[in-house]
Amino acid sequence: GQKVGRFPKPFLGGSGTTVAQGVGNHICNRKVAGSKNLVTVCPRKLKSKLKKKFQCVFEGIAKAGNPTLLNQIDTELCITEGGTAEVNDEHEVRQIETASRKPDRPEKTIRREDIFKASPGRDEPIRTVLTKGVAGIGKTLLTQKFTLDWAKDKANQDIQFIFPFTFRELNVLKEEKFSLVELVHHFFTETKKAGICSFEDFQVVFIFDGLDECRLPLDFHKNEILTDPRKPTSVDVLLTNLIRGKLVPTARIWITTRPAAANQIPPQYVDMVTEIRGFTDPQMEEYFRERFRDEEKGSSIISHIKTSQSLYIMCHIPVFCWITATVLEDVLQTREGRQLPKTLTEMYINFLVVQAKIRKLKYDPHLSPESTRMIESLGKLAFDQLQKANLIFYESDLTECGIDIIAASIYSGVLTQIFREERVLYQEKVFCFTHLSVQEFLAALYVHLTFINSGVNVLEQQQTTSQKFKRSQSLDMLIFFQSAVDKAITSPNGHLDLFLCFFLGLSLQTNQTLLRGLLTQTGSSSKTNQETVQYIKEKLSENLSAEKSINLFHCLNELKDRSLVEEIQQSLRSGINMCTCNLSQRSCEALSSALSSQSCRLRELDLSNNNLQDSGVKLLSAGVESAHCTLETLRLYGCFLSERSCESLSSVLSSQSSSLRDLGLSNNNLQDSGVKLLSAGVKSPHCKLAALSLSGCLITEEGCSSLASALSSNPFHLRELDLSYNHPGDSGINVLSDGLKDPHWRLDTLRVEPAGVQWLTPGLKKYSCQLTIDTNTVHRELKLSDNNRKVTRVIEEQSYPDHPDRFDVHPQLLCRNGLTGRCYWEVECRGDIYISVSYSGIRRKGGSNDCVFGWNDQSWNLLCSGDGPRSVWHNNKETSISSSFSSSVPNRVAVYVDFPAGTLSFYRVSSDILIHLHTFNTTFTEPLYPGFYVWSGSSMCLC
Ligand SMILES: Nc1ncnc2c1ncn2[C@@H]1O[C@H](COP(=O)(O)OP(=O)(O)OP(=O)(O)O)[C@@H](O)[C@H]1O
Repeated sequence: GQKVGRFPKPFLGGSGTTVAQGVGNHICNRKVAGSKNLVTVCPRKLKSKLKKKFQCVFEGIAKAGNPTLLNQIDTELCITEGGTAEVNDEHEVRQIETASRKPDRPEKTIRREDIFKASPGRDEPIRTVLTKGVAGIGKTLLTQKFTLDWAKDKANQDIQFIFPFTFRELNVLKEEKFSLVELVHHFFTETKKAGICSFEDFQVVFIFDGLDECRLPLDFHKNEILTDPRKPTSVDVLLTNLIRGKLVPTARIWITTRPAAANQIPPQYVDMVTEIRGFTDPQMEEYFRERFRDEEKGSSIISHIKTSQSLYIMCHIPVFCWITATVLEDVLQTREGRQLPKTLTEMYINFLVVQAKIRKLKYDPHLSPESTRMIESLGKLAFDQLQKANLIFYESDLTECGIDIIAASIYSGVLTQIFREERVLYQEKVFCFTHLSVQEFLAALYVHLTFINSGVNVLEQQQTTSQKFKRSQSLDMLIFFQSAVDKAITSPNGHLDLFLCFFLGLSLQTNQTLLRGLLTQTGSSSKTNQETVQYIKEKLSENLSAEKSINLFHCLNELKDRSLVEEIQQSLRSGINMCTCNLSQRSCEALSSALSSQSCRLRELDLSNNNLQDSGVKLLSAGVESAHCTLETLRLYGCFLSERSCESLSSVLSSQSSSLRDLGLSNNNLQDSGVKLLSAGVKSPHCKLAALSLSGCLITEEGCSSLASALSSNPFHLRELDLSYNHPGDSGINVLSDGLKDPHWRLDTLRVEPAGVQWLTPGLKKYSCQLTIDTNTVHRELKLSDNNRKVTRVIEEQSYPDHPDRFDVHPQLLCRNGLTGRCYWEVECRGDIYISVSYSGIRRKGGSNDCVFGWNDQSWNLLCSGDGPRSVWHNNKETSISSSFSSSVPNRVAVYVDFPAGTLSFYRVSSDILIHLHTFNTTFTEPLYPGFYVWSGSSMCLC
């Protein structure tokens, strides 16, 4: 049949291809199926099958417990467009606190029925969608809901067939041969009966759920091209060709995956990446209200969750809401004076207790020997597989761990909601824990049990026999805890973060009491716990990444240690500096809820140089606006904000309860429109702002006049206004300087210099400066070309004259520009380069550390290696930077120095977007000179 574009026209009632034309060639057996059957009967049968299959779900688990109607539990989720198929190294749960780093791209949320709808302005139809989301965030449920709505004729009626597959089902067909048609017939017998043997002229959607569980190789490089849906081959080849668009090019493909596995699909085959962010705050509340129809109970549960940061953050993950709801419901029923669990460890212990039904009628924690043994073996499985990063296990994995399959099956009757067994279409059994966090909890429990029972620290790979038997109590205990902390913080991808929280939480006496019968011998004393807390605090004072530090904070919470929080609160007069911590919108959500909590007395918060974007500031503002918030100083320099942030900030300024006195917004593209919005806040009688910095914010006279008019209405508080690096023009400067003289105005410091039209360039580019290489410093193995813009490391020495400024041992050079203001430049590197700034005093002669950029206190640098920026150096200390971005050659790097502010920032430049790498915060005491160290085989170019 003739086609319109790449996709068939909506099949029914559409113009163009007629039904008969479209269908005629695709019936294998005309006796079995007339075309009418294909068009109406077959999809109807498929729909009714899928309706049956998906209208019931087993919450949290499959095939156990009481089935629930999907429509009854289903709460709307937050799905966003964008993100990349790149791998994120953080622990999945921590990703809830962090988010996409792409600057300048407002987030776009998508309704679940619109997964394949292109956004306005996009011409190309969407063929493949990849939806990412951490464990338990609701990917499977989303695909089921999508399918169910279609099957119930509620949405997407232009689709004739939806074929939902899971990778788990496909894994067991690894060794078999099928054609695509046979595969579909195998799973959806209706299509076989109807005799469908091609899909070209139907609107077909293939769903593949759970790429993270895929055990097929998916080798896109090696697998042969296949275009014939009737040709038998391996499932792997079928899948790769479907995804490539070679097999049934008109079909739409929807793949869901946990973030860590997203990069298995080459990006060129993915038309759109979406991300499930879980519940937003209101959605989470709705979930609990739906779940507890009793309004009072619902509200009390919600307010309980809000009292604990860690519970609150976790409750953005639907599966955790389910665990929480299950536990709290049980505790509320049987509590007899028991407190509601407040930490994650308490929550999971209660979950285990509830699920293992170890409680008899009253609260009597008694665990039978079989339950103990089973929990122990599950713990071993959890731990062993966690170390291998496996989340799905097959029979062989269980046997390897000494778990008797039959016992496990019996137990799946008892522990169904913890450990689940799934039989996939008469094939091999598959096992997994309800949620990754349950696996992490059991793994932590196992490590404790082994240590208590046999003195073996399974976290340490090699253990001598003498160590095993020599168990000098508390010291061993402390070493045991410290080894876990060390192991977790050195893990590159944070895969032990949550494990560590549980592990430390389990050391508390109160928690062990909850598990009486299992943890018989209580090991640690409160003194040991104190020492562990001290150890964590020491680690926190080291230079850890933001994610690692946040996790250690959560650990202290699990240990119910408030001392650090109190210490911080004490020192809050000086405030918290979280500059350049790679925070993102999600961190804002956590910060916002902290700011609005009654116990938070924070006065100063510096979040400069984080990629917060407008959406982050919006979240943050909600906290700052709260009646409990005591924040007086807020700095958001260089946070990729636009005028939209001004709207939420303006509402903060005009709120009666806000105590904000000092607001720093320099180096954001706010423009006049933003300043106008902000002025509305300044004008409000509630605004008590005393200092406002808007330096480098693209402001002209228009912005100045709206500020002036706001100040003439409310002149009583603002004393300092920084408008440097803008273009106020004479009239802008005049209106404000007039105010300066006005006795009613409080304003006494107005900064407008430097001023000029050149400062109206958006972003840091306005600070661009042209570097000039100081040829007297250039080492003889560095060859200059391209009008002294290009430097290449060569073997043959160049004939440069002797000069006292010349580096004679290390292949380095300096530029002539002595920087003292704000300055920005870009460099293109091939190979390994140190991109540096240095005081002029750096030694030139000899091979000592004093001469090498970054190896002394005179200089700072970024090491950009062939595969991307790797680490920063100062005073001979290397700090590696996590840059999970794919490398491109050559690497383009940007440097921004703000001398007076004492900041030196490095960025990676990727198609004109700056991706922040690192910022040094210090006080510069002498002019800074850009310089470079060129490793052998490398070259660089000044842009
Ligand atoms: N939209 C929702 N409304 C209510 N509950 C939900 C929703 N989505 C998920 N849940 C709860 O979370 C549980 C886990 O969801 P689901 O299996 O879809 O997660 P997933 O992202 O596929 O996880 P995994 O990566 O572990 O397979 C569900 O069983 C249900 O209890």
